[in-house]
Amino acid sequence: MGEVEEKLETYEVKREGEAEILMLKSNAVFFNPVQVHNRDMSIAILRTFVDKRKEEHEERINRKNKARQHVSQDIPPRPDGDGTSSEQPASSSVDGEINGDHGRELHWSADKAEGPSTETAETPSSKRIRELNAPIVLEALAASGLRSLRYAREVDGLGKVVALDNDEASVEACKRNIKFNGSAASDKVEAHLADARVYMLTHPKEFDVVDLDPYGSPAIFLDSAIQAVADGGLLMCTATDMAVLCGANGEVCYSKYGSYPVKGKYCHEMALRILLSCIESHANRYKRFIVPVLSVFMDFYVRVFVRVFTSASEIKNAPLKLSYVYQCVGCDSFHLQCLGRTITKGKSVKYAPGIGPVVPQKCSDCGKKFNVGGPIWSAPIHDQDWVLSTLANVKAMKNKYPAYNKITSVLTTVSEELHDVQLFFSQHNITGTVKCTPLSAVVFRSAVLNAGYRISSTHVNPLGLKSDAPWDVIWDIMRCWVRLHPIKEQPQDSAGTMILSKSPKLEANFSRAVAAVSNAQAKKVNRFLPNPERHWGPKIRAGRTITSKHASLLGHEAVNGVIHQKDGNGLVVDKPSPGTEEGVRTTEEEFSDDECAREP
Ligand SMILES: C[S@@+](CC[C@H](N)C(=O)[O-])C[C@H]1O[C@@H](n2cnc3c(N)ncnc32)[C@H](O)[C@@H]1O
Ligand SMILES: [Zn+2]
Repeated sequence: MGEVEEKLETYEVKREGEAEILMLKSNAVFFNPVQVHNRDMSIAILRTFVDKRKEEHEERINRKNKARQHVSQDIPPRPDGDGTSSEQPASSSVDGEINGDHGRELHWSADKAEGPSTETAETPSSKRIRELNAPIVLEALAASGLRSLRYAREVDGLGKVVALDNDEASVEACKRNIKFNGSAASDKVEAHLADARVYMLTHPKEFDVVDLDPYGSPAIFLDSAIQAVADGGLLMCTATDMAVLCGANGEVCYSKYGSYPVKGKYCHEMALRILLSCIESHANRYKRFIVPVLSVFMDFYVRVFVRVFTSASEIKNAPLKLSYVYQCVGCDSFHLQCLGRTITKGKSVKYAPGIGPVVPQKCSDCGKKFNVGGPIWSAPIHDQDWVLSTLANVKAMKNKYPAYNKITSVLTTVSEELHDVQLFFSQHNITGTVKCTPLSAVVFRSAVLNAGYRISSTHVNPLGLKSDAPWDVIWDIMRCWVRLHPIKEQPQDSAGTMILSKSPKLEANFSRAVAAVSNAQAKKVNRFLPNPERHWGPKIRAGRTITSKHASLLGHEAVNGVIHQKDGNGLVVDKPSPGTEEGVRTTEEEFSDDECAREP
């Protein structure tokens, strides 16, 4: 066999979207095919970003032109400062005291964001007009470069894409893959061997888009990443250390993210909100703040898409977007305690600490204690306008997304969520707490709607329900249900007995409400798809010596088909992995969260 053939033998060509990569058959460079969901979703959001950025730029020019006309006609223009923005997202203008700011929609206009991608040009009238440059993307943790190649080849209107990795084999592979994808890729994508943290710190505000897709936790990259994003730019960030974020090791979560997770059915949404609060806290250090456009829990990880702006005045609102969570240890009730509040009098706004506690020492529903978690991001985690635009774009380009079904189902469910309700409960848990006959989702939803409250599903959990109904209303509904469907006597000190010992104040109406059928049911669309493939999940860190233990734990696909075993002479030999029939799952202790995290 010639040298070239021999070399080619060691590679496999993998295609995803419009990019092709040469993968070494060993585990030398990281590649996880099921992350196609993550990459497709990122491409969809990038396309929306390119469009929105253009729209915002045009609006800015129109506004400037109008302001000029006003000036020339001696009409005072509306305040419209340039540079560092002072515009505030929509907030309450009525006099009074607002404890927290949970529900408000944060629509931040990027009109005044100044980034490196605008160039000033002198016009004949000597007025400065900024031209919009194509957005520059940094993939800070690029591995094979597949993601960067897909961005460059598939997203129209992007400028340069910089792919970094601190692993020599990965950068070599990335450079090889750039060449392999021809001039469409090599004209745009460049790969560098660098520690992403150093690179980002030394390129402040230089990138319109920064993508973080680490092994496990992104925590150590956030401080530098937040500084590398241009004003109005986009930070896209994955975390796969779900065990940590969901409370398996609360203290580890606190040390990495500055928040304490509590165990609840909502833990994956809490994970998203912990990550957002962590990013916000890093941003605030540099007079910056974030506006989430999409935050999703998919497969085995969370991924957030946030815009980054600079404003010394807006960061005063940071405590209004953060809350502690009180989780009852006896029943399913949880309550949010905002960190701050504002007191407005006319045009003056004063900031003050939140008033608490919002709960008594013991749960008023079941009499048990509360655990306290957080702080979590309690402002909206999605921008509905972005979600709907992205969904429409994806539908219009169906054949461009290999993971079309997955990303449309996630975006559709996200678009149907109540965006001003932070966490959710599980109807199964509620019936489990009072130990009653289960009631159907439609009947339960109807009772909530008939009581005058809103209810929606959540993309995070097929059994989860988001509602603005207070807990006493939820429990009253269950009390009424149990009156109609009596249960056996339960232990005196159980949470369910305590809850049912009280008479309902509300007379629940279980008759079917039209809006009670979820949109998914009404449209007969599957919102939660089955797992992507056998042995799906996080992949092992590249370059690790893979043993039969890894193979049996993770499955054949997860270890890229290669295991290393010492032969009789102490040599490491490649051998097809056995036992691939069952995807044997194991406890968290088997792997550190950095190398391989799985759902708790
Ligand atoms: C999960 S992989 C990235 C996967 C890739 N984004 C994709 O979509 O296929 C994480 C990569 O980060 C790289 N990495 C880890 N620490 C780094 C650092 N400090 N600077 C740059 N790269 C780093 C690793 O070498 C690895 O290739
Ligand atoms: Zn309770």
